[in-house]
Amino acid sequence: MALPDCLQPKLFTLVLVTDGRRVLLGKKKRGFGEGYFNGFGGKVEAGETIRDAASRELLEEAGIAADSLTHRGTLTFLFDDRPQPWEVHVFHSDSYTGMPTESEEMAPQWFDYDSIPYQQMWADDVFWYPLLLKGSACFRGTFHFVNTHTLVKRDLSEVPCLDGVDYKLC
Ligand SMILES: Nc1ncnc2c1[nH]c(=O)n2[C@H]1C[C@H](O)[C@@H](COP(=O)(O)OP(=O)(O)OP(=O)(O)O)O1
Repeated sequence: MALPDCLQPKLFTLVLVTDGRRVLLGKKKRGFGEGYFNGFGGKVEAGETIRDAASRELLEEAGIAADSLTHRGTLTFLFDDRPQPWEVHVFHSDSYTGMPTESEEMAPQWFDYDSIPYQQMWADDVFWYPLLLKGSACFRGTFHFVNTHTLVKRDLSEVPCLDGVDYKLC
């Protein structure tokens, strides 16, 4: 696929909720990534901030409200079979209100940190989840996929945290 000189990324959010020894994931029931376990998130809509989008998706997909969301990472996904890069903003919450509940899109399930089902997840997750779960470090990564699902190149590093990340899409 011929790429234009300049590409505008599509913005997404992803929220990982933990309780100190477990992480809450959801099995995606439909759409992109169907069948994979993942955190909760989705597209940022026009007029909302990235953080608001993360809160909205967590409520819509898992039925819970994060008491606080900490921005922990920015992941860029490049595909040979999709025209736009995807920029995914990863948030962490260790406190929430409500009861995780199955939605039309996701079936929530808790996993111990040492039993995360990486074989049933996106291929990049095994590289950056440990950075998120081990403490408070922030990270930035770029992952190249072919045929949507096969990871062929990656670049991941710890970076200073961007406390203020909260811009809106026009
Ligand atoms: N490679 C990889 N690793 C980890 N997480 C992800 C990926 N690719 C991804 O797309 N994701 C995450 C980013 C988002 O949280 C979801 C995808 O969002 P999607 O469900 O398509 O967006 P929604 O806005 O909820 O979609 P609809 O409601 O319109 O179906 O996966």
